[in-house]
Amino acid sequence: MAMGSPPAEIIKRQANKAFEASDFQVATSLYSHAMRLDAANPLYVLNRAMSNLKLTKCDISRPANDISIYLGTTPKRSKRLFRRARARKALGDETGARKDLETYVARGGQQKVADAEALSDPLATTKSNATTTLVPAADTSAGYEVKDTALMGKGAFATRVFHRGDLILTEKPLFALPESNDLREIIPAVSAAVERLSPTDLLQLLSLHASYGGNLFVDIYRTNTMPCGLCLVASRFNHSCLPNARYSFHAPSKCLRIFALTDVARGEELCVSYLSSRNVYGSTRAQRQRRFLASFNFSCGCPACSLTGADLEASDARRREAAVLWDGLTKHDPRLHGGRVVRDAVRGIRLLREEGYMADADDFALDAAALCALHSDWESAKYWAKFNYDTKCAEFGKDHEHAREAKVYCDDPRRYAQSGMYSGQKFPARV
Ligand SMILES: C[S@@+](CC[C@H](N)C(=O)[O-])C[C@H]1O[C@@H](n2cnc3c(N)ncnc32)[C@H](O)[C@@H]1O
Repeated sequence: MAMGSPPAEIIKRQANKAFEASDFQVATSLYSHAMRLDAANPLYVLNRAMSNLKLTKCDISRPANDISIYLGTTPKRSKRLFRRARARKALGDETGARKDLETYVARGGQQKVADAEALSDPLATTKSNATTTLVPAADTSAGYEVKDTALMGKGAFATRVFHRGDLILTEKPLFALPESNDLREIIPAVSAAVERLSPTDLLQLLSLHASYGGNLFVDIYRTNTMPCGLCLVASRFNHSCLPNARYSFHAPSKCLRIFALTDVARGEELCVSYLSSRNVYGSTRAQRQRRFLASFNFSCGCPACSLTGADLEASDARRREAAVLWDGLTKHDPRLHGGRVVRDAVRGIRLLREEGYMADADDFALDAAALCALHSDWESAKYWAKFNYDTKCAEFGKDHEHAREAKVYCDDPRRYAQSGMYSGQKFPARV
């Protein structure tokens, strides 16, 4: 498969689109990005100059600066001479422009094209209402704002109080691609997706964090994409091994959603977990750090990973034990050691709570519910099925398929596979 155009060229094409749509602010910024990627290409400078000129009709200093960079280059090709003539004309240098047009014709350019250019008005296509908002202003009514953190670049911060189960954000991914580790597939796929964006979306995408190096678009994509695709706002949420928020994909709306896992104070940073369940709650700091470096190319600086001394030992011990308990749930003989399964589920959930980790208690509750149903202890089965349902509602939303499925068992625990197989034992342990 072809590797596609270099990022700077794709950005330039998008900038041209913005220019043609009289979106000069976006066009100017995109040309700047193209210049940053390929400083040797005089066309980007010239195009930015033209765009700046449209943008700042009265203030010639910005375009003049770009054009002087461009004029410093010696155009060999007639097309470039033609562009330089246009730039000189826009700056009021009629004599220089005329000379360039003459040379352009002498090198094979068409006389009638040169004549038309000589007569044209360089600002003729400017629309009086050509304005654009570059990046949306922080929408504090949304309940969060994106701003700088002390150590992790930008992050999302609560601008109001949230309670567990509150919806924080709903966002449609800009695009999603099939999973692949093969750059020969990823580069053209990401490049094609970027070409399809609007210039404004591309500009926002270019403002996202990039952690890996190499092809810029692939870098941005890898740093920010989630299992459901790339989201401009959700990708500002940093990771924590003690997350206070959780993201999930809501298939009917095709949107990513973020729910509060805990009560969150105004001003607190909203963090999700980039790793799933046991890879976070069941892993020591050293194990998590190894995963982060391998998968995400950063060292986690979250509060749990910043613990030291006895606090760190206690946190690691809780997570180690939670992992052992979770592994054990399916290993105990459910007929003979049902009580053990339920007690271990209780212990696992308490460990997570002691740790301050408020996700994934349903990993444990579900096994306890099925075990109680197996033994026809319907009261306990109902308790655990409801625990599972409440957890799913808070973490994914009531209308999520996980919650809807959990509700079926909550309403009737007899629907668990193999329910009612044994009877006579009760499992009174509760969280
Ligand atoms: C998806 S972005 C999150 C938003 C990002 N901070 C920004 O400025 O746009 C992921 C990047 O944020 C930083 N980051 C996120 N969580 C972090 C954490 N727990 N510790 C250190 N850096 C983190 C890393 O640089 C990571 O590559």
